[in-house]
Amino acid sequence: MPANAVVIGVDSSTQSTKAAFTDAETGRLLAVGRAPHRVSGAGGARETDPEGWWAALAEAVAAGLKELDGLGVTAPAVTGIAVAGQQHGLVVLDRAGTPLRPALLWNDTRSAPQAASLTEALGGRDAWTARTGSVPVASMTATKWQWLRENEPAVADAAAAVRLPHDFLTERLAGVAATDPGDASGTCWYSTATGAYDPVLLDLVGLDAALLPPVAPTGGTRVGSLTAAAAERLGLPAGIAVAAGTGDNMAAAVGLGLGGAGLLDHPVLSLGTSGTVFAATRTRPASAALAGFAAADGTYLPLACTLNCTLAVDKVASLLGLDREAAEAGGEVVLLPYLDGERTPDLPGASGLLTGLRHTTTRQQILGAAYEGAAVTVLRALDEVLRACGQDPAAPDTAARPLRLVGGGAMGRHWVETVRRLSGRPLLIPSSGELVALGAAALAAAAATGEDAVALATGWGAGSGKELPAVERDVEAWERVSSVLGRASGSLLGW
Ligand SMILES: Nc1ncnc2c1ncn2[C@@H]1O[C@H](COP(=O)(O)OP(=O)(O)O)[C@@H](O)[C@H]1O
Ligand SMILES: O=C(CO)[C@@H](O)[C@H](O)COP(=O)(O)O
Repeated sequence: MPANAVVIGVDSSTQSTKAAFTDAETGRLLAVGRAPHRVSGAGGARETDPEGWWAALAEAVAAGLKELDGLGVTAPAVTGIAVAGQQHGLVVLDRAGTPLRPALLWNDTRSAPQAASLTEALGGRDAWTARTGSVPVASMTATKWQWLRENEPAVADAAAAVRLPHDFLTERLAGVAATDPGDASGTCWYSTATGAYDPVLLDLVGLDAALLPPVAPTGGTRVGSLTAAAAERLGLPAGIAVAAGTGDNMAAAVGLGLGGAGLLDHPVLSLGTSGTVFAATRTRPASAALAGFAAADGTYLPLACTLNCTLAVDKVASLLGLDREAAEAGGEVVLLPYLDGERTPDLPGASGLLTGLRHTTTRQQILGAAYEGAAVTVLRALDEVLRACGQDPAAPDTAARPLRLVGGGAMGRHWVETVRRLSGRPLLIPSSGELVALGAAALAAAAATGEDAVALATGWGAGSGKELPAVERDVEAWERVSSVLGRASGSLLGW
């Protein structure tokens, strides 16, 4: 790697693209360019035009280059690029690589009926986890493809290529089709047991394997070089290394130095559009209670994901006319903010539920209850993630491991306070707010040098930050929310 080499890690998530220009030697974040995404759709629909992601990537890179220019660093210093993308989305392309329709996103719940019928068709939940590590809920790509076949057969028939969001962007960069085990493991047609696409599952959903990209060994594998056309569009040097990239949660793990060459079995909570809990581990997960993903580096990433986290809480704040930090804990009110339906628990048709209002209830308490509802919903899966790592959640050494907090919400005071109070665990808040982009930057550096991405990120110390000691767990608030969640009737939650 030349001295002063720069690598670009791209985080193409639900709401925005961030391009992190990173010193390849030290991991120092030199500049971050950003550009928003447009998500459309009412009811259960959530769609984004993949061309919008490509335009946002170009805009974010341009903004980053402008910022770099101020530091006296120029584009020729860039030696590699990798994309980490929102997981699961279905991108269908024609022969020229043009999207045939907007992408169906991970939080589009219209394929819930297909998820149920596919689960049954293979012989139930355990039959799926034995092959893929996961049960096909509405987020998974296979259910979206099945929805497309049933609802827009002409589009499905015309598809010349099927991609995940990050694969689509990698192909725009390198001109070659490629994916990685991490993001592939969220499709439900890739087997974490064999490390390959599963012919039985492809047959079940009528998908020709030739439409899918080859799976690179790791997210940090160099799959190609930046094409002349992409270089011109982005203002970057042609020929620089393009990594396979991965899913956004897998990239956050890399950025935190979690994986085979780093720390294993340390839990993470990500607070973004989705709430996720996960850990990198060596044992292949196969519990129906979790998504049993692969990590980007050959290890595994047992994970639970909720559909309603920061965006849902921000919506409640705006309905109440409050700043997101104006929340208060306390009172009897419980709010399950399932504005987008829910995935964990699997209630795709759910809507929000507010209960326990009194004359004394304040707007601030209602907002506090939205944080609590979102936090309890995702934290309920933490013990299952730890068990998938072979840990006893109650054991003192497990309880002493800090819960790493990432995603946009980790920058919020009330989010941190709520998670600390409800988990009763020590927290680690990394000083960088861009762990997904930094993880992608480590994949880019790995592709440029041939080194291991997790080892590189560990050397960068990207995951280090402020540790907050545990506070006594607020069992009363936990029980208040859990008991409403346990008792709420189907009709109240709308499924
Ligand atoms: N300073 C902040 N305090 C609390 N929340 C924040 C702050 N900044 C951003 N957020 C939250 O972060 C979310 C975006 O996080 P991010 O992880 O980038 O989402 P995604 O990956 O889903 O696109 C927004 O919905 C917003 O609520
Ligand atoms: O579906 C999942 C994980 O299985 C989500 O975590 C998506 O990967 C979207 O992530 P964010 O936009 O919330 O970062």
